[in-house]
Amino acid sequence: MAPVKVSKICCIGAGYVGGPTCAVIALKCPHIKVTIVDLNQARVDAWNSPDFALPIYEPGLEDVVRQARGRNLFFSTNVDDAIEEADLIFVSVNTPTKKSGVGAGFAADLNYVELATRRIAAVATSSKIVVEKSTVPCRTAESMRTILEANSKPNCRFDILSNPEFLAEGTAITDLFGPDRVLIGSLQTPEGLDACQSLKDIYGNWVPEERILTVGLWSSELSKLAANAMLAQRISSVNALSAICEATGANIDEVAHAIGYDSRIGPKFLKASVGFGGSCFQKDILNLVYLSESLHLPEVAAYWRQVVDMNEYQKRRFSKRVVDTLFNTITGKRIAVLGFAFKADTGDTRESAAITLIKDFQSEKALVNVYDPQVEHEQIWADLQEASPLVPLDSIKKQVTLCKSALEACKNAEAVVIATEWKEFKEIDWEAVYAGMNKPAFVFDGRLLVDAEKLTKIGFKVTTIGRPSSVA
Ligand SMILES: NC(=O)C1=CN([C@@H]2O[C@H](COP(=O)(O)OP(=O)(O)OC[C@H]3O[C@@H](n4cnc5c(N)ncnc54)[C@H](O)[C@@H]3O)[C@@H](O)[C@H]2O)C=CC1
Ligand SMILES: O=C(O)[C@H]1O[C@H](OP(=O)(O)OP(=O)(O)OC[C@H]2O[C@@H](n3ccc(=O)[nH]c3=O)[C@H](O)[C@@H]2O)[C@H](O)[C@@H](O)[C@@H]1O
Repeated sequence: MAPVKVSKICCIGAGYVGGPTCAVIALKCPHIKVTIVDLNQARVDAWNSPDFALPIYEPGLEDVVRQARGRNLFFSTNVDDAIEEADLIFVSVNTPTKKSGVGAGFAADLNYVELATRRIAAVATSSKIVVEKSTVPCRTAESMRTILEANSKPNCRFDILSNPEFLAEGTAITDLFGPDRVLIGSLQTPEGLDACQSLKDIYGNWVPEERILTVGLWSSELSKLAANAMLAQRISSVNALSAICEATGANIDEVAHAIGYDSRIGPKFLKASVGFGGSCFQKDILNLVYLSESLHLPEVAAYWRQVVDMNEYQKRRFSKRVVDTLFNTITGKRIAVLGFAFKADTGDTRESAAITLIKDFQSEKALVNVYDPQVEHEQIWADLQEASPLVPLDSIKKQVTLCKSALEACKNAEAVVIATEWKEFKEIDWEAVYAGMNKPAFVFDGRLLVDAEKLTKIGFKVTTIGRPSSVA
């Protein structure tokens, strides 16, 4: 047998990963027809919208879709047809943390992966390469193979690959154009290695060969969880140090700069913050914790768990600092929260630290103004409702006001809290913000974003993460 030359790809799941990843494959491989399918009609309609009002905000994405859509890139809800005609199928569905049952709160919910796998088995009448793109626990490929083999039709074989995605939101297109590495895991059998070569050939259209790493299936699956755990661990480490800085007079930016100069440590991912968010760090670490516990490795589980605990501590510590600084009460005070997305350059709010902060301010009976340049207001209401399920939305709306600009959000506020590092918050007219606020006017920078000295000169009382309160 020789590696299959792939001419048709199906991607199941048109989300933050499936959409950009397969749009870039279509752009870079004009000879391959790529169909991205999803059960969510509204999402598919948005991908197909005539004015390119795509369901995801991601710099550079629109340009990619404009070039490839209708040429060799298609979005559809017709899952079965796309499966049937494809040689290679990416499974890029969501794998959230389980909310109930065994492993609730820790284990990944693999229901969507299983349903997609069962659909492939039910529909396929020819052999397929099935690629796990979703982040999954170690050995999920084995379960997928069992399901596929138990349900396959005669003369239909399925080769399973693991090809985890490492893109970060906000930089997805640059990450996909020039990835640090592409990882492909396969069984080390002749058929497994052939399937691996087929996928390698696709990436080979634009990724240099030395950046395409091929490993065993289980190593590939575990490497994805490990990479996210180690990235998050760096942030929790620097955030833990930020607490020491606040208590001692050290400056976390200077400390991070100094340690990052060590080439063994490196400068990236050492920015102290109000806490990491996003759909994956917490979910994937909890998944690793669950895996460790299932393998009877409680010390390993406890080690990784601490990364998430430290993140929760960081968020709570920050809200408490706001309350403490505002003379120990924020009841009835107006707080402007700038930023709701979990990081800049994305409209994604999953696990955003802003949600926890606003909830804390609500329980302290503050009035909260919120502004984010990208997040839809409907999304903000949905997130705040989910965070406080027992509070009617009408009551939430009495305490929280959504604003159309940073300036509007800060009007008549006692304090400004920077929750997301949007560039525009660095560049707003801080003199005008100051003029419109009640005095003393406080700024709490949870992102090390603004020039604290400049703001102090304007008259603000500035509190910065990782710096003592008395120092600007
Ligand atoms: N968001 C990110 O930046 C990254 C996410 N990942 C991983 O990629 C996976 C997908 O994540 P996202 O794209 O963020 O999720 P998402 O929730 O944005 O997209 C998943 C999509 O799959 C669809 N879907 C679920 N079951 C389906 C089925 N049976 N048939 C057709 N469509 C189905 C859903 O309707 C949804 O639109 C997750 O495992 C995640 O951990 C990995 C790297 C980065
Ligand atoms: O599996 C995933 O979903 C992805 O998770 C992260 O990507 P993402 O969550 O999109 O964004 P990051 O840039 O990693 O930021 C995550 C969070 O950490 C915060 N962060 C990041 C870096 C830093 O130095 N400090 C810090 O607080 C960000 O503000 C954000 O809230 C990883 O960076 C990707 O490699 C991975 O593919």
